[in-house]
Amino acid sequence: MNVDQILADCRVPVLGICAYSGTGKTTLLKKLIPELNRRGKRLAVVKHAHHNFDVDIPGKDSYELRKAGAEQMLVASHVRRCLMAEKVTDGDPDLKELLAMIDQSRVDMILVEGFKKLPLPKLELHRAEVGKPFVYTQDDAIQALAVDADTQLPADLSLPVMDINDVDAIADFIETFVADWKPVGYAPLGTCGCDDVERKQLSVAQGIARILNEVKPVSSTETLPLLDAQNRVLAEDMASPINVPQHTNSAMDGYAICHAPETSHYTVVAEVLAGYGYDGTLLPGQAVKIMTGAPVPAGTDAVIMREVADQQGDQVCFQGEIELGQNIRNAGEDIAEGACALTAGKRIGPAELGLLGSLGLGQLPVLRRPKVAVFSTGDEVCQPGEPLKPNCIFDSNRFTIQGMLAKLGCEVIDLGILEDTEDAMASALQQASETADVVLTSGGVSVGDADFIKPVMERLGSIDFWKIAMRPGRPLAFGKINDTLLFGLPGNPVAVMVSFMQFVQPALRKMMGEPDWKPQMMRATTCEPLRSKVGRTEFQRGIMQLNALGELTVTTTGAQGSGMLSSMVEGNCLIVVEECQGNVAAGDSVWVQPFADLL
Ligand SMILES: Nc1nc2c(c(=O)[nH]1)N[C@H]1C(S)=C(S)[C@@H](COP(=O)(O)OP(=O)(O)OC[C@H]3O[C@@H](n4cnc5c(N)ncnc54)[C@H](O)[C@@H]3O)O[C@H]1N2
Ligand code: MOO
Repeated sequence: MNVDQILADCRVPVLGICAYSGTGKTTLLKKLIPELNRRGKRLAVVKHAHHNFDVDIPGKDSYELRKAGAEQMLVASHVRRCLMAEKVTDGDPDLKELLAMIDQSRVDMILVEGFKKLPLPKLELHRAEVGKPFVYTQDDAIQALAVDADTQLPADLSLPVMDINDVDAIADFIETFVADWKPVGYAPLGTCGCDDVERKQLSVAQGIARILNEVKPVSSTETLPLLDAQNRVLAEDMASPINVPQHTNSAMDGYAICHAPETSHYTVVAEVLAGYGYDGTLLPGQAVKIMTGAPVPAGTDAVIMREVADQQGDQVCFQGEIELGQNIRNAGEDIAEGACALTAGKRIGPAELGLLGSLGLGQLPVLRRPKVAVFSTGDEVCQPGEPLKPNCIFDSNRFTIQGMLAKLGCEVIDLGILEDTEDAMASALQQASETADVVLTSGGVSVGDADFIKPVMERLGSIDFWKIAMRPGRPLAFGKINDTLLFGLPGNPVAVMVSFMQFVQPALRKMMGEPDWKPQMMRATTCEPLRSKVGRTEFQRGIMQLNALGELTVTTTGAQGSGMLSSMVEGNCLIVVEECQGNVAAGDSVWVQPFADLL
């Protein structure tokens, strides 16, 4: 396990303390912990023990019950609680699991003693008289040394060195470590140290970066009526021409009052319905009967809801305390006049439509929709609705692709199923490139068929055939004819969808005016083991849901063949097993990418 995996779920810094026995580790910690406490740091310590240790006392109930066979004994009072668990693991304790047992909401950092061989950031303690070698020479994770006066260090040592007896200096170092610490990054699609194996493949992140480098955002805009702008991207910042709400108004049906501390009865001087106003100014002791949303009269300092009011004739009194300012919505408290209500690049959904409507805007400047031409290839691929020829399959890719394009708000040009000849391909690509911003094909990009699309593309433009370190979706072709981008997606139906989500989607979004779009990612606990190979990103189809404790968990949809579209139908997310992760055990946490953006 690498350090990112061990610390993936840690929300507080973790620092190992490593030393040979006899170095005075505990002596130092007994002084260091109170010093860190004094500086406001609450600490947890995880200690590795080699022996059959016990923390309980024979004769105590907890001891006796455990010996009687309770495999987990939790003893708790108002000052302390202690969970003693028996038969927990066959081998060495797993630090990732132990860290997950610490209540990280109650500490500022975790010190780890032992687990010397794990690649955790560590502070090495050293005393010459112990006569042991340095650890830092073999371990890149050592961040600093604390040594005694007799220790000889090489002159060119680049690590910080402190006096092992200088508790203040060591506490300073730890404070800096804590301040500089960052949780394991949100980079589930990045490369993580697999580059030492000579890569003949691109990582998912490298593929995305190369593609995005070639994408130019559309620049032409059009003005559309509000409703037609749904799922379009705003071309300009929208400043609010008015205050929202426009007037300071009542949040309740009730009485607007001008507070008079001495009075228990207020005189009702008028009634204001929504859409009307009261032109006078309230004087202390006066009230106006008011409806939700109606502008409050000048002089109002509270609105009292009708349920606590008792009106007899023109006199009204109220139960309970009157809080000044209560139930008044101030003009401009949602959006102030002149403030930017929505920025250019914002995709317009139902909430944005409503908000822009509330500003009184009937028309919006939006970016042009990209035109995307789609075709399928392969002599075995048949049009649904027509008879299926022997040994053939119905086209599904053109439909999944068009469905996702529609969700993204692209204009689709459906070129159907192309005849598998060089001429057909050449004329379709030539034509498509004259009208479309992007051309999407599926199939024919793995080794067997690559020879066919390649010469055509090279004649018309340029194309690269990549192997992406991912599954499914390993082969991917990407090229250009003039300014038109071409994606050759792999033929397998699940691979098409996964490649579209990872590569085509960010490209189209950048083109549409959302340059920094990233897929939504969440952390979930897998309920089953997942098979994966270090060095490639695995996208398994998953079903994520909350368990009885309200934690996000995920299970796979079962068999993961890259032709099995039913897995995409059944699933609600992709489980992303990162490149640096091998097999994942049940109970470990993984990234999940919900389908919500596209499916
Ligand atoms: N020797 C190798 N063989 C394969 C490799 C490889 O690296 N070396 N890669 C495998 C992977 S991974 C994938 S994915 C596929 C992708 O191959 P192609 O992009 O060349 O796609 P085809 O061979 O044309 O088709 C694959 C599969 O998909 C079906 N298909 C194609 N179009 C459609 C469509 N429109 N609707 C539904 N299904 C479609 C096609 O019938 C094939 O079953 O290659 C592996 N092989
Ligand atoms: O892209 Mo392929 O088998 O990885 O589906």
